[in-house]
Amino acid sequence: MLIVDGVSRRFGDRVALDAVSLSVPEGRMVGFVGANGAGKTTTMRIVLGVLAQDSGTVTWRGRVPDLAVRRRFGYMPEERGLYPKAQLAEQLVYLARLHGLDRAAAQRRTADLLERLGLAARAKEHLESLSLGNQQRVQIAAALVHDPELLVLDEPFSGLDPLAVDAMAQLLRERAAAGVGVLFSSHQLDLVDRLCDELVVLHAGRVVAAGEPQELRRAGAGSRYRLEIGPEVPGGLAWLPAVPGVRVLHVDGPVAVLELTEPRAGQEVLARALRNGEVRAFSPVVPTLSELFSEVAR
Ligand SMILES: Nc1ncnc2c1ncn2[C@@H]1O[C@H](COP(=O)(O)OP(=O)(O)OP(=O)(O)O)[C@@H](O)[C@H]1O
Repeated sequence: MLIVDGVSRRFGDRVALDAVSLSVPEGRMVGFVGANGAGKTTTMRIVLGVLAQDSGTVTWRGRVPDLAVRRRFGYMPEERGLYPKAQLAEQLVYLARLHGLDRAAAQRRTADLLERLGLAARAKEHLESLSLGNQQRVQIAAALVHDPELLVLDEPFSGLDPLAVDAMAQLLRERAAAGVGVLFSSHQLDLVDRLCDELVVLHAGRVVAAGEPQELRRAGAGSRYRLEIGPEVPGGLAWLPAVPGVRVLHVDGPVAVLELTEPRAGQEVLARALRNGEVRAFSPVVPTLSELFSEVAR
């Protein structure tokens, strides 16, 4: 697996990364999220050796990766970087060969990827003649063409239409199923939630949450509950704020969202609601990834 351990990096006075630790196991898709400027790109550039860290270590399969090992990584940088005036297929074959594939294998992989990404008919066109979304697909092909062992993708989904997102997601899933570790950053939290096996949340250069999204959400749910009573119950929810150990976050007619500051208060809330009349629901609120994100990034 890839292990980033206590990596720090400054730019002048600005601390871009402050002891960042994360891991990308083989066969897992790890989503990397954080607000603009949180340090995602800086972390990825350090993993790829494009930028040096001030302290901390990066290891792949237990060793600091040298150039030969890094050639077997696939990287999609934020500042893209293919040649606008070169033909698609030609430059993909060239890149695959730079990463060590022989000509036949490079051509095979190129044809396969262009087919998968819906660009086979355009193989001989120049990159600059494609729409931005299609150029993005070629960037993805460039990161994948040499069958890398580890994929590090900076915002691979930005600018893609929903069909391309699905094609891309499926491609990455297949690579992960084949044992490749995938680290990808994105601001599309619903997509990250759907795709990733693990999540790392970065805030101002620090990892503020990490783990399986479901686990993180469950932990975030903690003590938040939603209570819904029947619309005809006399007095509605007026009694709720007076229950000890309860903080009412929000009331909308017969529905309330509350936080239990005292875990046993839940039983009391339910008992009182039942005494008053009809109870339609009383259940823990599981936050969405975006809610969780705004909470940890505050
Ligand atoms: N070459 C550089 N020189 C000076 N400061 C830099 C440099 N690269 C990054 N930074 C600073 O480091 C911090 C982290 O930036 P980084 O690009 O890693 O964030 P990010 O999470 O990728 O953001 P975004 O979501 O906007 O791409 C920012 O404050 C940024 O201004």
